[in-house]
Amino acid sequence: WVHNSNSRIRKSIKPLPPGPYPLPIIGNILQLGQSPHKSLAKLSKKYGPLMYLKLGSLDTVVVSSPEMAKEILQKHDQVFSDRTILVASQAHDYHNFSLGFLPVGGQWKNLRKICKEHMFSTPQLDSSKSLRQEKLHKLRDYVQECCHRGQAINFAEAAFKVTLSLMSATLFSIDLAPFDSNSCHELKEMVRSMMEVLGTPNLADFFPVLKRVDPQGIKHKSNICIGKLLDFFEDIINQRLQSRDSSEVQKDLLEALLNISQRNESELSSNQIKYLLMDLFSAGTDTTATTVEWAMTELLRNPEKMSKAQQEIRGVIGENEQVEESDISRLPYLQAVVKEVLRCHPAGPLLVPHKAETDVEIDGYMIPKNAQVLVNFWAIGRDSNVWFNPDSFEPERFLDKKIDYKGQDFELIPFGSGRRMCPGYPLAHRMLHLILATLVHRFNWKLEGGMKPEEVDLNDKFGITLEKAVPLKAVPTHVF
Ligand code: HEM
Repeated sequence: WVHNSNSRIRKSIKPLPPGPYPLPIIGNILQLGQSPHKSLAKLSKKYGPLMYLKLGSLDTVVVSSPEMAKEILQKHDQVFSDRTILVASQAHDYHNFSLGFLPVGGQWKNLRKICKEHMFSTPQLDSSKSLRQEKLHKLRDYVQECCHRGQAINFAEAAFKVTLSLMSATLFSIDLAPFDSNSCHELKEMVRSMMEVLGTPNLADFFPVLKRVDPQGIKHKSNICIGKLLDFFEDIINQRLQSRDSSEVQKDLLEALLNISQRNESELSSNQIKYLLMDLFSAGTDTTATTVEWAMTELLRNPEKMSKAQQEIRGVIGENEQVEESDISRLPYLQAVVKEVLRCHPAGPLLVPHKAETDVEIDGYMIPKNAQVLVNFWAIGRDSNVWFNPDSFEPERFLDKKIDYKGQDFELIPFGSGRRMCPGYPLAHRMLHLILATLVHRFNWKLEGGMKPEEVDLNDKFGITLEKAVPLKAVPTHVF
């Protein structure tokens, strides 16, 4: 069927993808509900894997199958590589500098190239691994101390601290989150509010006339938190510039960026460095920390899977050694756990919105120019046509399959695919395995307050990252 509003009558005779009938003015906004990933998954069961919705005046296409995701992210990659610019992302001109929001052009390509060469290549990551190893020792010591004291660990907090610490060590050799201090609290709040403002559906994005009114105050909040984060990174850059001549040269990302900038300011200005650090930091911390918390949640809900993971690590690493990055390839069960967690609880359930650059025909339907395209990976991960028993946590499903999350297997794309795929996934891969291995290698865990495994809450809270609604807490007990 074809709607009769003007935007729906297009030059082409191809129809728009099927979708729920829109109400006047607001369109389908009310159908998003509190958990858009779930509401959209349900709607796509009725309307199909390519579905059209009208959110206020914003054309939106939702993709919910591996085949359609491949069409959009691989076959027609070029048409769908830009981003829908949200009102929240315009604060402090963020969208004009951000790797995550820039259109695919010279500036974006240059930033991606710099990240690949100076941060996420295997040699670069290998050269900074001792910095991360040191932070993991601190995590182990912290858990050990909680173990002596019989104190429960709040995984949302601990995972955030250790991720922050690993990220700051890799990016600029500073420990922003020592375990014995609360100094990271403010930074955590800044990153979390940034994720919140970018992840909350904003009426001003659906109705451009509301941009000035800012009905939910999102523009105002994003101005504050992006401003604070930019100031924070400016301070870090200035401190480095001051200490650069006097102290030992650090071999981290910041140093590499400053060197590029010194050689050629037009390739990378100090303003761009500030935005890049902020982008990497905010894109990498909450996503990784949330995934760690979900992994521990599933392992504590499924004691036999926890025990399998522990046995593998204890068998391969032994009692006295510390797990290292080079051990990951020898831990197939742990790898399967990470894949299964990313399938069931993807940190970015709808990836990051893409935008159609032109009118384009997909599977016999017309995707209109400027439509926002959401790839509902959460729906793909929970689809019984794609996965056997999709609601059950079974890392074993990956043991005899060659499926990976490197963007080639469209049934498992927690990091996206194609040119806009997450550039940080090689670092995320290392951090996730190492943090989890450190948490379960030497410790057993008891849920706080005598809670039974099956009572652990699995509800999530929608945002740009999918957090756990109720924080997970458990007490470590010693093994060796
Ligand atoms: C579990 C951890 C992580 C998950 C699940 C994740 C997931 C994603 C997803 C789904 C996207 C959007 C892909 C698309 O548009 O199709 C993305 C983009 C991005 N990620 Fe990650 N990510 C993680 C960790 C990281 C880390 C550690 C970093 C950096 C240190 C990072 C930096 C970025 C950046 C800069 C982008 C924007 C890229 C662009 O638009 O060109 N991410 N990530």
